[in-house]
Amino acid sequence: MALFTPTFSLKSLTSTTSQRRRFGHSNWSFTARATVAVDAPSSSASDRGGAAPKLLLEVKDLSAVIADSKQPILKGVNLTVHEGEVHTVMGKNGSGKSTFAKVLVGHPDYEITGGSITYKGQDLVQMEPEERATAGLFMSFQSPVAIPGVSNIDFLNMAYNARRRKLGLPELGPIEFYGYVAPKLELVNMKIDLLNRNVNEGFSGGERKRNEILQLAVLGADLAILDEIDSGLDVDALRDVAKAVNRILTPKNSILMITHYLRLLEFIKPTYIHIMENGRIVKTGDISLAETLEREGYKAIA
Ligand SMILES: Nc1ncnc2c1ncn2[C@@H]1O[C@H](COP(=O)(O)OP(=O)(O)OP(=O)(O)O)[C@@H](O)[C@H]1O
Repeated sequence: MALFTPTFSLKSLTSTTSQRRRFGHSNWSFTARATVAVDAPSSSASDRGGAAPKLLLEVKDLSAVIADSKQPILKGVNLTVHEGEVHTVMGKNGSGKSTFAKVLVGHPDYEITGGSITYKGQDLVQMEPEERATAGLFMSFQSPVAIPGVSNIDFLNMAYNARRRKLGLPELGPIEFYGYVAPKLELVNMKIDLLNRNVNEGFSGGERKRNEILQLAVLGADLAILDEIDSGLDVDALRDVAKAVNRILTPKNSILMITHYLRLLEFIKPTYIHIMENGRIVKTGDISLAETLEREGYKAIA
């Protein structure tokens, strides 16, 4: 399958300013994003023909403040992600995990005040949010927003076509696109009627999460940033969502996921666990770090 990295602005999808405001920031373009969606296991040296995995993301000493108040939130984050790796960020409430994720995708609520972010060898900080999306960054938000007046299938179709346009490929019409998206619905075990409803409007918490993963499955990603995809999911939904994420993961792409719970990591095997505290990654380890946390709480790794 070809590489796809769709990107488009919410502004082109929503007809009124009030609809845009639902996103919390009138200039914040909701960007869709992506790359390959292939059913394949995650990376190993043999998958790569023995070659070392390529560097995908390098965050060095990153600091950031809230744009309005200038309150410092990130205080020197360091993180290196290679292709095919699954990185999990854990940490107490308010430690800066979501802020870090949002800074990576260029959320305008935050201002970078120091450090660097290199993505595929490029300075990510200099890229507009839409360019980041085009370059294969996908973020699934902790609280996915609704888009009144835009049906889910139209939204996905537009996002997908935006990328095809950028690649000089013909757009898919509604019928062709339906043929493309229908198998993805099965992947996330999502009810078909949710395709015809407005994006996330009236969706339950679990349906919103499944919908986020459907977007990821449709659009693909080189680096998928998943912020608490397990929150609010029942056990079956958690399994479905995790299965879908695993099927999207290939030796070429990576996941950076935020979670509070070991249960997600039983389904999506992490390469590394990072603990964030007060705006910095203070510890990195393997799954045993999450097991210790689950058993003994944060005091055990303080
Ligand atoms: N736009 C904002 N305006 C005001 N405060 C903010 C904003 N964004 C983040 N913060 C503050 O920054 C701190 C870190 O928030 P963040 O959402 O990154 O934490 P988190 O580690 O993801 O927490 P949780 O586990 O509860 O989701 C919190 O104290 C939060 O209130």
